[in-house]
Amino acid sequence: MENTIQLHDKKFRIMIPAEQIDKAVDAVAQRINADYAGKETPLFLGILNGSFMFMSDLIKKIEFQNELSFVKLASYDGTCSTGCVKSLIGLNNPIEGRHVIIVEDIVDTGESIEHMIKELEARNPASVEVCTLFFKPGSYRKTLPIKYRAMEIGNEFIVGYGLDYDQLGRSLKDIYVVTE
Ligand SMILES: O=P(O)(O)OC[C@H]1O[C@H](OP(=O)(O)OP(=O)(O)O)[C@H](O)[C@@H]1O
Ligand SMILES: Nc1nc2[nH]cnc2c(=O)[nH]1
Repeated sequence: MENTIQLHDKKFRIMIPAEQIDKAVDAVAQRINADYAGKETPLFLGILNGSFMFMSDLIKKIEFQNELSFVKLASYDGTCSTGCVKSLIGLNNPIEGRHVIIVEDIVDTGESIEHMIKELEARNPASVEVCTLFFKPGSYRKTLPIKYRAMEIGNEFIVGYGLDYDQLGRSLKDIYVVTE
């Protein structure tokens, strides 16, 4: 593994190696296994693009019968002077009465996840919880509880394991932090 990398104009150094990520994914998967055992076919709903790698590793550790799907929050065209409104696309499964576990790579300010939860709750699921690989307590501006947090980090900008810097870095198996 490279200790420092360059993506576009920025340098990044390694922060969390793959082995440590795997341990954190394992621990959160075991909590979900304990909490959802015996519940009627929960639906894991990944938010694209960033969650693809976390979802892939998480779902292999899930021991109950489940369904899996991905959705995207797409920004409307135009400027976002008062904050961007995003629309949920790709949700084809009816979720009424279902137990839904949203799978995110990172919850930062909470804008995206709050929007996602509101969109889903309007469709009357049995329950909605969030499972995020990374949570930034210092940046989070919302009050909605984020139940499953694999790892908590500071306010630094990270890439790797699905997370990008201007679309680069998603395929890295370790997490890197920006240095300049
Ligand atoms: O808590 P927030 O401040 O809303 O930030 C978190 C969101 O930002 C990233 O998505 P992004 O819009 O960059 O899309 P991507 O997953 O395609 O990279 C990430 O995947 C979360 O969805
Ligand atoms: N790649 C990346 N995307 C984010 N979206 C919100 N926070 C982050 C972050 O730290 N890194």
